[in-house]
Amino acid sequence: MPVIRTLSKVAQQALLGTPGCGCQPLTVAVRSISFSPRQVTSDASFHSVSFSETDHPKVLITGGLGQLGVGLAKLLRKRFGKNNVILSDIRKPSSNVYHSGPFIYSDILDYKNLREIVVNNRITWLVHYSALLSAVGEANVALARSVNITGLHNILDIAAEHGLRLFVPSTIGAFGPTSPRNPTPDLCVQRPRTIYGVSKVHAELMGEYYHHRYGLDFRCLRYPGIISADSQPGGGTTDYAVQIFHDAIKTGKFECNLKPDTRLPMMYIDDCLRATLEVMEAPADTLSMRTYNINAMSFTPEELAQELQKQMPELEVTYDVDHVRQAIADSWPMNFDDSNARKDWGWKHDYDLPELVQTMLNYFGAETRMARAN
Ligand SMILES: NC(=O)C1=CN([C@@H]2O[C@H](COP(=O)(O)OP(=O)(O)OC[C@H]3O[C@@H](n4cnc5c(N)ncnc54)[C@H](O)[C@@H]3O)[C@@H](O)[C@H]2O)C=CC1
Ligand SMILES: CC(=O)[C@H](N)C(=O)O
Repeated sequence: MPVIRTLSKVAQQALLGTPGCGCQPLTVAVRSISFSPRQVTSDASFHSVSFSETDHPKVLITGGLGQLGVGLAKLLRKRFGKNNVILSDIRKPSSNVYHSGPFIYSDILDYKNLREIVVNNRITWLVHYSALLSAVGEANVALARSVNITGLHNILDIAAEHGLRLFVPSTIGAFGPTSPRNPTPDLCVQRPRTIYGVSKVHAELMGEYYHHRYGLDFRCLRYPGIISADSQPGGGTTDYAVQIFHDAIKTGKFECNLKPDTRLPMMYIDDCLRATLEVMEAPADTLSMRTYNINAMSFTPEELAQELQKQMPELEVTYDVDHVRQAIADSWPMNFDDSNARKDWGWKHDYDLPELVQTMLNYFGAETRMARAN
């Protein structure tokens, strides 16, 4: 009985247009009636900002000081203007990042603070990057559960209340040992064995539920392991594929924590960030799903080392397997089927393994030359 009373009260409020994001017409079928899933206080005077009100989206990136956020901010600022993209995190930004555009403190576990930021800055797009990744998540399950699950609930509610377009990345880690691994399609068994994977499946399902239930414009890509030159990975299983470049350049040696034949899907950061912008800009009617696999290449540590050795024949690679990371990698996809992303919104990667290695080495070569010149 109390459930029925609550539901009818909420539906009534939605029809009267009192709380909620106001982003949907009120005379629509029950499935797409839009209302806030979390009660809002009567003094909150926000309303959703539709794109007709503004030339560009106003974007907030959470967890923006990790491996991916700064690069994404750079790309989005180029497209939408510097002041239309706000980076946020709980860490202190470097002076470089601080002076490159708006930065704000935001702890995603603080719901009121998040709401204040969204309201005061008239945010229309939210890119939710805060998370604990696979290896650090296993080392601190309670914190990973809190940030990756409780934090996501705050983000979903804020986005639904304010009619935001919401991007949440998922990962190859959202699959597990009982998923088909070669290749892994979009829709199949997902029984991951890490708190990271479990939290990402939860995010995919909750986002899709909010989309169907409240009309939330939820968009999600399952990223492969991402490789970048100018930002450090945050504690994942695929980190070796970044570290090998740093160690190769610095010492000519690399000790890999995965077995030489561990095959995983990978992507260069520029492809990942471009895919994110493309799916956010894709017309809603091109999206037959709300969660897509994206892919570029798959390789093993041995194959990556061999590609590097074509240009650095003196590079020595040894193996000292980390059993936690190896068990995780052995449960993840080896090849990712991203045919739906290619078909629906035209996804196409630019970087294969040889281009990736060349681009990374060019970056480090230029950096070394600059350091020598200074
Ligand atoms: N980098 C990769 O290879 C992949 C990343 N992803 C996803 O992309 C997103 C971004 O990844 P990365 O930048 O690599 O992660 P990262 O681990 O480098 O950065 C995550 C950021 O979240 C912040 N954070 C932690 N707790 C927070 C809190 N309570 N409030 C606000 N921020 C908090 C951290 O300070 C950190 O700067 C994550 O959701 C990750 O799961 C998915 C697949 C692959
Ligand atoms: C693939 C990912 O999600 C991340 N890089 C990790 O290894 O945890």
